Amino acid sequence: MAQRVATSDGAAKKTSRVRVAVRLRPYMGGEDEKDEGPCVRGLDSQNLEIVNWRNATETVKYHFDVFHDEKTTQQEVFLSSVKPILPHILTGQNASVFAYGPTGAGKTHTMMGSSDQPGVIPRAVREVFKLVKVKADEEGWDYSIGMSYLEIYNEKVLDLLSPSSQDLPIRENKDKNIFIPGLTHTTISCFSDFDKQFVPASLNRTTASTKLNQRSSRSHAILLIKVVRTQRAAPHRKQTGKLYLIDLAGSEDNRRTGNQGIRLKESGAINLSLFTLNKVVDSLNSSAAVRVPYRDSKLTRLLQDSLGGSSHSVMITNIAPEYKYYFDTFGALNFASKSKLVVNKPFTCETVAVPAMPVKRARDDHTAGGSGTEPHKKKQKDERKTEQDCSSPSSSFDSLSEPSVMDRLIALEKLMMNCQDKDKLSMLKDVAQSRKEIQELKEKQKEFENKAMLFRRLDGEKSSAKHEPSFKDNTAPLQRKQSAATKANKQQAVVQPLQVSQLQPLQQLAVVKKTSVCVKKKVKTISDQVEPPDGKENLVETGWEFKLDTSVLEQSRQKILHVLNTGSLKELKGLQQIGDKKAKLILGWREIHGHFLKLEDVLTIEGMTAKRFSTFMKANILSAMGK
Ligand SMILES: Nc1ncnc2c1ncn2[C@@H]1O[C@H](COP(=O)(O)OP(=O)(O)OP(=O)(O)O)[C@@H](O)[C@H]1O
Repeated sequence: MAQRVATSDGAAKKTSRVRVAVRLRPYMGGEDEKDEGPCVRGLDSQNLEIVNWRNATETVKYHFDVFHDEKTTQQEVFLSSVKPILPHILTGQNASVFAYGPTGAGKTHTMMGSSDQPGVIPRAVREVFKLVKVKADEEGWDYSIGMSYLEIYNEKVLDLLSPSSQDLPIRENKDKNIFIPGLTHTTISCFSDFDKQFVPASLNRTTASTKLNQRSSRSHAILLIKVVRTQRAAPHRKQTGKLYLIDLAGSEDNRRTGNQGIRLKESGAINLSLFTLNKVVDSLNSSAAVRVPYRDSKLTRLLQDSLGGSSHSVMITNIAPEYKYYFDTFGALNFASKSKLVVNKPFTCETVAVPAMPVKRARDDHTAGGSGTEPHKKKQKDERKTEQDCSSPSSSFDSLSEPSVMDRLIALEKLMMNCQDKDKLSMLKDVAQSRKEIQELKEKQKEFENKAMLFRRLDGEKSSAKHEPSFKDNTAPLQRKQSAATKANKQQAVVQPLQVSQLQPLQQLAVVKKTSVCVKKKVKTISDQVEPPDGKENLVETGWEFKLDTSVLEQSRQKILHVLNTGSLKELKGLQQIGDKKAKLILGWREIHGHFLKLEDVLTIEGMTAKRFSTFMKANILSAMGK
């Protein structure tokens, strides 16, 4: 049960303004350019000025949280602008650092750096490991750290840790958290673990040479570091903090970049998303209640948390001092100025897992005499289970008699007997929440039962329609394969799992009897399973005439369930009847609800009707057995 709880200092509605730092890169006038000197300069650690384009004898002054001049080192930028927000992610809050600015102004240098001058990203990750080590030593929490890495290229979300992946969808869960189903998330146990993943993945990022930057980033890159900490003792609180480290692509004036063709298209996508970012900031600053156009670009949708959301955010605006960048610099400074007015509302993302049978466990622990590791592992396992129970609608099948929820209520009430008044209030809230959950589970259960009934009815109609055994010998499917294959049509692809090399195990294991007479019928019905013509459900059903060995059937069901629960996007798409859209929906479902407890849970996925489910099952059982 994830819930918003008060921020770490106890102020439930504490706000946090976006901190804005500006970093000026060193002057790098090329040999072929006339040396006009810089158009911008720093005044002190917070102020700078830029020549006024309307009147060159005047300057325009700006004030920011921090100004980093051209001599500022990578270490100084990290210490003053980034390090202070990192501890938040160890207490279940989110933090974001993003580098903004024109192309060639030093964003990638600031975020990535080089091996001799590492930037914000490697320094921040190192620091997170350091903080975790200190905390884990002194407190009763277990920590785990994971990473994801993506780029937004031409309005497509691409997984940099799995470069062959396609455009990934962006979703929002019921707690308003943005997430990306199918995005790789890898656990990392130390900095070198991170480095091993990050360095090659960064090379997957799209870069190209433009007139203004030899190695210009053509995409927005977003690195996510997720820290999950779990309390060892009851009530086993679990907090999830996320750190977003974002290297934006630079705004580009295509009269000067010399972009054409594909570079121009990339540039269009970059400028459009940055323009939307501008609109988002304008809307957030507007006193009128206007719609914030987060959904107008992938970038703003993903940054929703960082701007006007729940994050502690730092924006590092990179600017270049040369005159040729004048208008870009001017625009970036104005954007930075208004961004510092944006206010976020960070909160702690926390899950509380109440042990199902605390009294029994206390005795178990005691009798086991275990000091630390074993009981602790057990608690973690229980906690995962409890979370599944309350988050997954499918778990309502398991709670038909509601023992787990009732146990939780009893446990809570027992705990309340022994606790202080102030704790009682929050316990009471938990009880109320649990009662609400029971109600919701009951409603869901009813829904599922209706679906299951419909499904059973369809199955019943189908089986009563058949009397004769399907096959009478073991060779027919091979013959079928030969004869059906010669009549090339799209049905062949459908029956592929039953082709020569795969049929043998199916025949041996699953088919009891078959007749050559039935073979033709079978070819028709199996192919019909994939694309049943409207109103011909009977045809679909008549294909399901195998007499299967129950243990083989069960094995196949388990195989399918395993893929549904652990399969990557690609593996899910490898299932029969699952295309790109369905595979993403499955990943999304898993992200929200956890595991499929039984295959019938698939019925709760959007667009999965009883008929489709029936077809899905048959095609995959045949396929699984064939393999
Ligand atoms: N503070 C700095 N000190 C030294 N060199 C810098 C600094 N900032 C940037 N540079 C250099 O300037 C060049 C352009 O920087 P970088 O590639 O980081 O720009 P960018 O803003 O990421 O550009 P784009 O948006 O096109 O990717 C690089 O050669 C980089 O090494």
